[in-house]
Amino acid sequence: MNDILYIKNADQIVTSTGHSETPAKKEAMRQLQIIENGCLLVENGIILAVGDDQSIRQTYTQHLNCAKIIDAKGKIVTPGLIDPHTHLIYAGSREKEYVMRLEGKSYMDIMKAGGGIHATTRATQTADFQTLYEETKRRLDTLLLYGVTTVEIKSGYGLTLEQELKQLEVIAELQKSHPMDIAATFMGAHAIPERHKEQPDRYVDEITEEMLPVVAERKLAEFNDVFCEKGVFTPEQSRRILEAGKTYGLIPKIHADEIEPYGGAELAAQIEAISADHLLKASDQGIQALAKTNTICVLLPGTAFFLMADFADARKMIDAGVAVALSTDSNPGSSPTLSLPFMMNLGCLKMGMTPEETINAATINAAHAIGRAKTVGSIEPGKQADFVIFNVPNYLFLSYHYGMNHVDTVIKRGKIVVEEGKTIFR
Ligand SMILES: N=CN[C@@H](CCC(=O)O)C(=O)O
Ligand SMILES: [Zn+2]
Repeated sequence: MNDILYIKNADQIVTSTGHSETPAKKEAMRQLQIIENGCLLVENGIILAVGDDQSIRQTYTQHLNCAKIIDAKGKIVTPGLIDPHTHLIYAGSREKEYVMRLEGKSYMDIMKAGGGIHATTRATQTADFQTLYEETKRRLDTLLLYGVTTVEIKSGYGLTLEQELKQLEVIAELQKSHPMDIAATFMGAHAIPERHKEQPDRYVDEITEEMLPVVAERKLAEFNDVFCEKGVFTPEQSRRILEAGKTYGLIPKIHADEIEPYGGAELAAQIEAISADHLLKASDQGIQALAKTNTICVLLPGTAFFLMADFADARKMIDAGVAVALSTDSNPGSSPTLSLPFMMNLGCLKMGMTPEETINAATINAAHAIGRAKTVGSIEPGKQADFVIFNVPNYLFLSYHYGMNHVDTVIKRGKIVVEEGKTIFR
């Protein structure tokens, strides 16, 4: 028997439409379809109809006879949120470094002294598979509670073939067992390990010749990411790693211009990366170059907030024609959060975005940043039935209230996974 779900009476159904092929840019980033008193019909995990109660009842009488019904009166429905940039698989924590930063030490100085990413790498290398699996699963559960139904996760706290594979295998296991959709990214190029400190190019060789072929052969990742930053990987090394990944079918992503302007945005445009992420310090030329592409600029305002740095200029980027997405960058050092709605608040308050733009940035454009826009990121017939029901009267509350969680219900592939703000799958 078919599995039918009917959501009715939503004060608003709020979604992007018509951007499953190409991302929303410029004015389109402000456009949302808003259906008042909206209803939604789902069959076997796929959206069948969106509209008003009367027209859906007329066309789908049979379906409604056996449907599970959710009354969303007083609430709104959005697409499941998409978090397209996270470092969720790690062990340990870095609260002592946080205190050091509060006292004036910089993120990069801590990393250069062997802390930062290196500290998390040591903790992650010693953690066994089961521990990493359990800890990451808990983080995925929390993301669902905040309305995220699809997430990207990077490796990058292994920095040896064996340890990177361990992280990617944890992702593969979670892809099988958790309701969250997960996109996997190989990020062996997250830091230069101690053993290659004197000759970083040797590590680039190791990544391109020894790691990438195995990761690709075992089909453990779809994307390949590099931390292109002064003191980490140069633009030239980044290009080598990303071009090598392409030859193995891995799609390039890049951590670009996070701490200093370094040509990362320009490189992303040249190699046609699917996303260029961070961009706090992107040059005007870099932004102009990205505006001519469909590369998604994934902005991570939690990182600027937590590193007490200047925020990326989303307003300038959107006005220039860049497709912007938002993400948590969830990780233990530069952005220890699991709240994508808080990124939407920061998008408005610190990066000049409108509430409408933050919704498109956390749904359809985020889906484009991980190549999933044909199946998720909007509420349109034929797409996967991933929704969030928020307990708010209209969508402005999503970026107006901050530091609160208004998620009431989360539906993943037509199944309820969060109800009354609590996880209900096990
Ligand atoms: N900048 C590089 N990587 C992460 C931080 C990882 C960490 O500090 O552990 C980021 O995107 O912010
Ligand atoms: Zn990152």
